[in-house]
Amino acid sequence: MNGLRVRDLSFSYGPKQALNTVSFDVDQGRFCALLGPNGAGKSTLFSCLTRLLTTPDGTISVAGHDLAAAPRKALAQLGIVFQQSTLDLDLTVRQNLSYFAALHGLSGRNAARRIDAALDKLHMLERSHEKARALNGGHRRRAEIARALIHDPAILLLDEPTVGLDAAARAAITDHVHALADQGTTVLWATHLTDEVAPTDHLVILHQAQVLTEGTAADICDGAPLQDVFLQRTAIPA
Ligand SMILES: Nc1ncnc2c1ncn2[C@@H]1O[C@H](COP(=O)(O)OP(=O)(O)OP(=O)(O)O)[C@@H](O)[C@H]1O
Repeated sequence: MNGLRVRDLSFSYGPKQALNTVSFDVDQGRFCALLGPNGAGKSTLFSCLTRLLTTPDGTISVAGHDLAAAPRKALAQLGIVFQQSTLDLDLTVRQNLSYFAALHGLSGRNAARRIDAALDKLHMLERSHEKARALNGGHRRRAEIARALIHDPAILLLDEPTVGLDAAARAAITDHVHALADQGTTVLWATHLTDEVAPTDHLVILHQAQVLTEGTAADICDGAPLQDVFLQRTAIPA
């Protein structure tokens, strides 16, 4: 399978189980929303997907590469946007991307071509010579997403990428990332905000370390508002 495959993944911080036999698939070119309330396990899952955390319990396959058995090949297929911004504010957008290109072994014309293509996808080419410090929050996020695409990964992981952004910037970024999926990039988008999920998205609801349900958002909702379905499914009995 060329997308993302997670099977029976478990992880504990000491006695605290943060992931409990989590399994789900994201087909190639699909936008998958990983929806869960605070503490559901989303960031822990991202840490396992990026090998910041490792566990012998379960398997992860990235674009056909087993993450534990072939970590370099698997990680090469991942583009990652973490919750906290990691742009160097004193560098221009282009310099931030050039630095990352160099880390991926890209240089010269090839790097310039990849940087232009990535910035163009996020409609950020015209801001490439601005310092990151001068950008608003939405444009900084778009620069980070472009940076995550430089090495042409098959799969893009975004951990609550719209935190702290206003409604217009949130909408612009969700639209841009849906467009990336339409162009063939597999997307895993972690959020606790139901309005970021489109009816046609693949949806995985994570709650208290477990997958509650997985499928197309429209099928899961069956005509009801996702907000109602989500609150009902994740209600903790008093
Ligand atoms: N370093 C840690 N040590 C102990 N427990 C942790 C640690 N990190 C997370 N946890 C616990 O693991 C569970 C899952 O946390 P995680 O951060 O993965 O959830 P999340 O869905 O990303 O939440 P949020 O939306 O608040 O970021 C929570 O109960 C959290 O308190």
